[in-house]
Amino acid sequence: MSVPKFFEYVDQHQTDFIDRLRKAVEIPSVSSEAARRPDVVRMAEFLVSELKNLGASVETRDVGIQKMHDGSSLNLPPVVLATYGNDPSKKTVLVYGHYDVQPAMLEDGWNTDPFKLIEDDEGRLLGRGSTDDKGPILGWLNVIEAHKNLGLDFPVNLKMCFEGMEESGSEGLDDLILLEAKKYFADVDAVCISDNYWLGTTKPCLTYGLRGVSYFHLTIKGPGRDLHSGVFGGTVHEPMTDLFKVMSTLVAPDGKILVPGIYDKVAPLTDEENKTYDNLAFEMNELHSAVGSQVNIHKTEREVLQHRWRYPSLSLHGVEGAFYNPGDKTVVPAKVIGKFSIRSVPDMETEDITALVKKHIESEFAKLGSKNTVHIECSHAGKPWVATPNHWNYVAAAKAVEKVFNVKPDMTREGGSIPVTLSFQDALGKNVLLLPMGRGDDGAHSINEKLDRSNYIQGIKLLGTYLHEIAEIKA
Ligand SMILES: C[C@H](N)C(=O)N[C@@H](Cc1c[nH]cn1)C(=O)O
Ligand SMILES: [Zn+2]
Ligand SMILES: [Zn+2]
Repeated sequence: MSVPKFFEYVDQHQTDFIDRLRKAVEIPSVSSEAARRPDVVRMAEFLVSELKNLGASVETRDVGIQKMHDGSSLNLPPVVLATYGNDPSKKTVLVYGHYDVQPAMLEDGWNTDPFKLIEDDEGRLLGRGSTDDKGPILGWLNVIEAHKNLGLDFPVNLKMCFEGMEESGSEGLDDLILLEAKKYFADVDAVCISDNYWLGTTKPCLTYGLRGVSYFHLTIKGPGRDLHSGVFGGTVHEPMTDLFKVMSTLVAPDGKILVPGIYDKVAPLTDEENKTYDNLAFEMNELHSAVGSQVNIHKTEREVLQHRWRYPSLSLHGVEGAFYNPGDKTVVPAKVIGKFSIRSVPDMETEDITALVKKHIESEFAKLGSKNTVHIECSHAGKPWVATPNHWNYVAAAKAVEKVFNVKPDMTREGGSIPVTLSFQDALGKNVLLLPMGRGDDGAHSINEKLDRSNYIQGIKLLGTYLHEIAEIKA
């Protein structure tokens, strides 16, 4: 097999691959900010141009319009569909990734400009999107480049689906998947997604489960305009006071969700499932270093992982309309929107979650006796996903991990959400594998997001070797 030449090429072209990542990180493709939408589109154009230069057949799909909360609308960024190779004697692998990123500002506490890729002394490639998910999607392009420039036969037909709205609920993508299930995606044999992380910092893993996510906007309004707290304080119902009171009834400081009925459908932990938590390469100190302090709720690694993977959680994210600048503004905000989300697990249903949250919020608000108004809506929801990891897709990936890292991978689940995973599994009826590139301390969604140079370079080898291992499988 041609793998040694491929490995050599990857090692020798590290600088080119990092330059490709540098160009991508410099495009601030933040899907949640309307003002950044042209940058998200620019990022799609960048991928299209790179893919075309590599010889892939590329098309972009318009997936419609996004209705914004202020009533305006915005074009959704295109989904980039690309194909490399079309040999009926080979397997066809679909890879998915996202080219949008979470917001990032220097003022959030970044040590460097989040939209400039900086390599520090320890070989960390810092920049928004480095690990989530620009490094991994460029990994696939780098695999193509290596094979093309070496004149190596590509082991599979590769189909690529890259979207620009994953961090904002993947709007428009499910419809496209359903539409193309029997057309563009018809000949797909297996799906691979590289968009999550190793458990810790040293051992690679294959991932077979994700939590779902239901994101909520809780709006409380009353006064016709923002008010002077000296003139009106104590004389009007203040939306922020109501909001804090209601939001404080959602979750306890020990992480327990307080919405009645929310745990009713959570699948009980069986002995068999409990055993899957034995011997995983994860230690409390890795959690402490990823968190940046020792504020863990649970004492044991097992409890930490179970609360990350197989129990639901509720997080409070922020308040739109609240005063948050430095200084002492004495305003009474007229309208505030509290944002929170619930990470869901088998066998919770998204419709039940929304109904329970609505009922709870309305009942808690009624207790306040406030003349303000309340409105609660679920802005996006995705279901949890768990696969059985004994399919040849996982076997090929496990062999690839052993070839690149000389170790058997851990089999993990993930606390984050990639709702499209389940959409691909259901619409195509094919096995889906999550094959992470980055480490558990990469700081995705946080400040100083990074991808270690070695994870990027070894990750490229891993993705390429996985495709070669697929070609070897007789199934
Ligand atoms: C795991 C993946 N890389 C990721 O970060 N997913 C996001 C998806 C999401 C859902 N709503 C907003 N973003 C996540 O888990 O938060
Ligand atoms: Zn993300
Ligand atoms: Zn991601």
